[in-house]
Amino acid sequence: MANYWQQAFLWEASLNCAYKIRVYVFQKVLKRDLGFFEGGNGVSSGDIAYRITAEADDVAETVHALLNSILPSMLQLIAMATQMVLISPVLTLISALVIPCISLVIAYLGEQLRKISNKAHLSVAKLSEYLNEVLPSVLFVKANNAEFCECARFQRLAHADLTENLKKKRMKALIPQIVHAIYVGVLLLLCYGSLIVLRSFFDSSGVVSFLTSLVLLVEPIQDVGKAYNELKQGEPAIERLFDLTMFTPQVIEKLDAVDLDTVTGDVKFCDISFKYGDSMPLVLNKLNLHVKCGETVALVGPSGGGKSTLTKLLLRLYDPSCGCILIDNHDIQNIRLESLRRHISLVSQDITLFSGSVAENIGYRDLMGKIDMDRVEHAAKTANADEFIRKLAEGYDTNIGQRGSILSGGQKQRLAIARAIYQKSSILILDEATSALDSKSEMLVRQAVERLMENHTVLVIAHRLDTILMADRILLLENGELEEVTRTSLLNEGNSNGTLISSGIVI
Ligand SMILES: Nc1ncnc2c1ncn2[C@@H]1O[C@H](COP(=O)(O)OP(=O)(O)OP(=O)(O)O)[C@@H](O)[C@H]1O
Repeated sequence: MANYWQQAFLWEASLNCAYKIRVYVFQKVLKRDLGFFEGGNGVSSGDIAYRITAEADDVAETVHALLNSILPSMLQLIAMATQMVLISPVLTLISALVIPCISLVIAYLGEQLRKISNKAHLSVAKLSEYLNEVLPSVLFVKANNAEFCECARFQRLAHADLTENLKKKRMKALIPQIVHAIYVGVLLLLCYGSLIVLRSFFDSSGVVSFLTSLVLLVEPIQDVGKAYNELKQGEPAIERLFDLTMFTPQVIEKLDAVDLDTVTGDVKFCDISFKYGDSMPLVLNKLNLHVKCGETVALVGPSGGGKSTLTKLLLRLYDPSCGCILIDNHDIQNIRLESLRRHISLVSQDITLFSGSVAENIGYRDLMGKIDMDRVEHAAKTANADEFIRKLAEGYDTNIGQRGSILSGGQKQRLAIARAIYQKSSILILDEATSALDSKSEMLVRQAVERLMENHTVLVIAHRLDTILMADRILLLENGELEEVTRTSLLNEGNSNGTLISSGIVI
């Protein structure tokens, strides 16, 4: 019974520990700058997922192993050592001198185990990273007949993992045997020595008592050694988890940042320059732009010209290298991040939908509170999405699958527009999807975009001529600089199906 309760309590403590670490690390990960996820040196999402799931479990195992062996072992160790000290302090001291020597051996082996363990963790993380990348792209894999090639890539990674894990398990099996052999050797020597010395000073009961304590001391010392090895084995998981939490944010919210209740939507970019890294070229160069409240500005320009970067700066996902951005004449660096982002809606080019119901996806901002169903339906109607939603098996309660997998491209776009309408923000960033739709879907999406633009200050990264022509002003962003272009010049550049493919303005 006692053993059951011991295990139950220890597992509760260990699993709670893993749970708390998991939540803490995830909170911290979400607080990291966008650059951490986007930069080439960042940690991949597959690796992060692996750390927060499997490696947090490893931490629980380590904590359990530590508590499970250290507590009882320490009690036994103290009891036996006291008994020995009472019989012969001098001999106890001599026996104790062995401990540092054995500790050195254990420490050395533990360090080797830590290194091997770290490699094993990295190999599983790579496996998880790979799966996270390939499984969502299964359509592309099948379409390219790449199943065989992907199987081979997976097999290579799985084999590397097998090799590393085998090394770890072998080392883990070997260490206790080495330690055990050393203990037995030392124990025999000590017993023999003690027997000779004690015989001349104590009666036989004293001799038996001392030797029994010495023998019983071996097990707890061995257990402490094992616990140390468990710690060494779990250390890489702990290090990798806490690595995610240690960072200095680049985008910092000021302590006296203000919360804006309402925003009219007047946006000014003043002398903005930006580059992604010190050694990288300037993406934006002393750029100035004033988007008046309720105005729609279309940004066009060559791929890589910096259009998305400009919108990331407005959302304060990065801070400009110099210059400032004002919303209603408030420098965004003085506005609380939560408040700033609440007043801006983003419809990104890669439509982001989550598994969950249609209503949850449209009312995403209220996910933690109560989603207003009237508002959801109104937003869906305005975005021309209500009709297809009602035809889904469970209407607004239909689960749309991972990333909205049960929806068509046009339906996803309209759902994203409905979400932006639901948010009721004053400023809208619309990064138009480049994927072509059939003419009916195209018309429905265009209508939805048109309605979305009403009552918003809109910054649209436009790829379609139709959308560009909806804008009040058209700006060409090239070589980090902005230039206003006229409709007439654009119309001369547009081709018949409305897609801009001229040399100056390229999709
Ligand atoms: N996270 C990043 N780290 C480093 N460089 C980046 C990063 N994101 C973008 N860049 C670079 O910055 C430049 C501008 O990219 P941006 O995405 O803003 O262009 P864009 O005009 O939106 O292009 P597109 O129309 O193709 O989406 C590009 O040269 C790109 O390679």
